[in-house]
Amino acid sequence: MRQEGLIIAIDGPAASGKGTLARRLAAHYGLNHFDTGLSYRAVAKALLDTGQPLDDAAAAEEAARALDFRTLDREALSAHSVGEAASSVAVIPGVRRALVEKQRTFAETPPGAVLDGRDIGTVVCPDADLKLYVTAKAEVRAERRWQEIVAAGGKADYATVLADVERRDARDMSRADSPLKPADDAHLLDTSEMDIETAFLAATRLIDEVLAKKKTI
Ligand SMILES: Nc1ncnc2c1ncn2[C@@H]1O[C@H](COP(=O)(O)OP(=O)(O)O)[C@@H](O)[C@H]1O
Ligand SMILES: Nc1ccn([C@@H]2O[C@H](COP(=O)(O)OP(=O)(O)O)[C@@H](O)[C@H]2O)c(=O)n1
Repeated sequence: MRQEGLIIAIDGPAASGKGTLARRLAAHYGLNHFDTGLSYRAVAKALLDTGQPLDDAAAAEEAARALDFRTLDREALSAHSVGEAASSVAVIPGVRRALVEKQRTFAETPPGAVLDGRDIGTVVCPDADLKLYVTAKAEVRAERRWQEIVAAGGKADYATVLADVERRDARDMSRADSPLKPADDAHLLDTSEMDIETAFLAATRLIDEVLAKKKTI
């Protein structure tokens, strides 16, 4: 069911399920998908790997400019600690400018795209055809992240994961540049009591309405 030119923006806090939803929607509608969190994670990892501090704005901006989105390796960037580090470099305006420019280019590339992150509906693609703000209670999100870590063979303590998730949300929501918040025209999707399939069906209902309207214009 290819939908040329469609742009879907998905934002939300850590482990809300936005990436899972974005991937499924992209496959369903024949669109490209980009998890913008990976680009912030890659900048953080570049600094960590070279022993540079995460608040070195010049080094972080240089890493962001040098980043080639085609080489992002989800597996290598998936560590919980890299997510934490990513939210530190994400407060640096020069990093955001460099990454947002590349993200917009990705969004505008045919056949259209689903992007997920923290500022897609508010900053990266303010004219997106549909904006979703995916959320869930912090306890539910921490449980999902904890399960993910354990399933991958890692060790984690639920209380620590919950504290990390809450601290990261607070940092993402309070930063001066592009804070995490729902766009005024975003549809809220609380997945606290929804499984992946139910969340997917709720999103497709909204997108199909947009597509039906497009056809009648
Ligand atoms: N609606 C849902 N119900 C239960 N588990 C979910 C749901 N959505 C996602 N998950 C699981 O929660 C974890 C985090 O999901 P993910 O899509 O990576 O979140 P985000 O991209 O928001 O950080 C994954 O293990 C995923 O399989
Ligand atoms: N569009 C985006 C995407 C991520 N980020 C930052 O990058 C961090 C990691 O994002 P992520 O999407 O990989 O994190 P998870 O939700 O998967 O845990 C976030 O906590 C944000 O600080 C951002 O600022 N803007």
